Amino acid sequence: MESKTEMTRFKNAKVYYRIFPMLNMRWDHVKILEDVKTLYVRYIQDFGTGRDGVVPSYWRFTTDGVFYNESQLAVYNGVTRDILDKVIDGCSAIILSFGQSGSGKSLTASGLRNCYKDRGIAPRVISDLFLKKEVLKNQIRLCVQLSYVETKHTYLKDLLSEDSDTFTRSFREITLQKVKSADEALTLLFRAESKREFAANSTTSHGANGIFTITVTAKPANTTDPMKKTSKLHVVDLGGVDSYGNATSINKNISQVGNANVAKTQLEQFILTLIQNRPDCILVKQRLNPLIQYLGDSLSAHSILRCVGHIRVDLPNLYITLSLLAFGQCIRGLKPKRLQPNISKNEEIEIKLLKNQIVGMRKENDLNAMLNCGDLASNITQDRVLQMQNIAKEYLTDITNELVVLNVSDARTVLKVFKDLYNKLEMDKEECVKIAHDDGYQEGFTTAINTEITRSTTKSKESIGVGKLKSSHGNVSLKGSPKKAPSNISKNALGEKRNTLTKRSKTSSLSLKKSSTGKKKSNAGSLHDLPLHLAELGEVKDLPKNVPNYAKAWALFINDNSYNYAKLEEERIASETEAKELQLEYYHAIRQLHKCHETVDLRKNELRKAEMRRLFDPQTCDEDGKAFLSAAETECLDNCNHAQQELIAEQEHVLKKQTEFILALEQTQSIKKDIIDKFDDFCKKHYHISVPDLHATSQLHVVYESGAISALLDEEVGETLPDDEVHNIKLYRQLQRLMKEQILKEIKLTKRRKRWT
Ligand SMILES: Nc1ncnc2c1ncn2[C@@H]1O[C@H](COP(=O)(O)OP(=O)(O)OP(=O)(O)O)[C@@H](O)[C@H]1O
Repeated sequence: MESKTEMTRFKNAKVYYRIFPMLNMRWDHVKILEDVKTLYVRYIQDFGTGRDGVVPSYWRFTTDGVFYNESQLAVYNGVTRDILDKVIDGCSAIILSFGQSGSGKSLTASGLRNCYKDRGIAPRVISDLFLKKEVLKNQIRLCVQLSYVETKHTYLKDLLSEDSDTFTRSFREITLQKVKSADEALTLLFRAESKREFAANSTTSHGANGIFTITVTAKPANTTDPMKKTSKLHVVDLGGVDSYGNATSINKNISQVGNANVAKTQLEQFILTLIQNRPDCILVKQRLNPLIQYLGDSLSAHSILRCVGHIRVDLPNLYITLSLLAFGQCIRGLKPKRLQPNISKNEEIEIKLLKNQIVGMRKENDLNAMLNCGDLASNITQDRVLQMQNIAKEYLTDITNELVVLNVSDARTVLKVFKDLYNKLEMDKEECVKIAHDDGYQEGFTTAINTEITRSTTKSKESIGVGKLKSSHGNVSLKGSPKKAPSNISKNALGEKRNTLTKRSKTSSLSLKKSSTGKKKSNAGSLHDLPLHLAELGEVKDLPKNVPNYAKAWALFINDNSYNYAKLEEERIASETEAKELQLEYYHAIRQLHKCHETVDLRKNELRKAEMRRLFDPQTCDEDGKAFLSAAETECLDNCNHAQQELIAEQEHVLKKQTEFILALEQTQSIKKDIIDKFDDFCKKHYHISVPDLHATSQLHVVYESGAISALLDEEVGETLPDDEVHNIKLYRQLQRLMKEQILKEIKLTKRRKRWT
């Protein structure tokens, strides 16, 4: 249990240990105290020669927790419990998994090779981060970016890069991939993992240090707040330290073991420098190793450091265990310092705010300038107002080419006229759209509307003048062109529609005039949009939006008597049945043909044998030595001829059956096409969508509803789990499979390359 003071004080650097479970655990060598934090390790000298029977002595190591036979979840909770919130708050953190080769570093850091339940810290952090993003979405907007690198010697390998040549020395070239969901992040993680370097003959043992980095940028949901917090969370899977030639690192080459040992030593030295707190030395030491350089500011006394050491407690590995425990003690020696969140200003928002301020100030300035000639504005007469209204209307109807305003009040009056007219037109449009939408499914009406629009637009173009435009502002006189009402529309409704459409036709004539006088367009302000509204009105038939899915549309189609579906379906079934029968007959005929071929071959064989017999028999020659056919040979010849005739007849029969079958098939296809065409007509008529589009839309729905992943996977997943969890498990397995396949492919390629070189 943590004491009260420990709970309140945030500790920057913590070191945990995870003990590798083995059959030959030597608990007399390593002891864990009851607080599950203190470890005692036997004096290595006690095992020297001539030391039998000495009283055992122990070194004492204090840690922040020891995990033995603990689940992955327990390790995750223990290590990362208090850091995710800090990361969102702008503090960078490192989760460092170090230890001997094959002791479970990767299991702790990523666990991507294990089942979903045993996944490691990286995938868990991803899910938790996106959960937090969802929970906090009303307060902050979180942007998550990923990068994954491997360090080797002085190089970095960019595991998220699409290029084949992924080695680089420059940190700026490292891919930083933005991700929007946990699934996306997980996919990237698995893909990158498959590109890691493995020890020879192994698909699990890593040959270099892996650093998976999550860059989190938190911006306030309030878009006017320019503050932004940026932090990095690194999950480091350090190369396994070992002695070269040790059984535990049997698959690794000398370079891989050496590289890992050097990285650990340099890290230890760097931490000692951090403890000494000498900035000049820190900068120098940072450049020693690409791993330390890459971690940069995240590896400092002001950031969060969570280390998990992996140790073995058997005698042959006791030396390495001791060195790892000493490394941990060194890290714990880092004095806690105040965390330094990386808070900066969001330049984009700040520029936007400043721009808004400038706009506001300009407006204020203009207003002041206007108010300076306010004496004219306040003394305007009613006659002047009427005069300005008329001028504005004349301008809009192209009677005058110029609109001269003398002061603010004139301008205001003119603007008001424009505004009123615009509002009126907008209301007209909405009304028209509503009516069209209500009755949009009725083809008759749609046609009527289109006809009406065309007719009234043409008519209004010819007849509407200035007077009529005036009336559209005051008491509107409606003159709709007479039209034939569709049978299914009531007289009243038609009257309303006619009114609306006539009004609209007037606007259309107005806008046409304005567009012909190009130079005035910009002056007309809101009227500029008018041709657009008319275009929309012309497409009333596109308005219905409640398109059903494919199955529903099909059900409606087959029940629509006007398409005679029942009769067509009857014909289709009959034709299909006939085609099936003909197909059987055709197959039967083919079988017969094969038999005929066999009979012909048999007969030919018999004939050949009879011939041979005759040739060896001297009695089959006449006096002149000429051969004559034996009775058996004659019979065989007859049989052969007969079989060949049968074959020809059967061939003809097969051809006949084939033609009949093809014809029946074509007929069935044609009926099916007829049905599809009619369905297409039906869809176009009722929903203004063709069948393929409808089908695609329905398919999308199906995929969406079922979840794309579950459609792809067939593995069994526990039914009692919640849907989200099932989805995660399936995705996890799928990605794992792909990763393994990719790793095997890479190994094969490497072997081939080696053979070539
Ligand atoms: N605590 C543990 N409990 C059960 N199995 C474990 C434990 N630790 C490691 N393993 C198993 O041991 C094997 C090696 O683990 P892992 O690959 O994680 O080791 P590593 O330290 O990353 O090795 P390397 O340094 O070679 O990359 C894996 O199969 C893993 O599942």
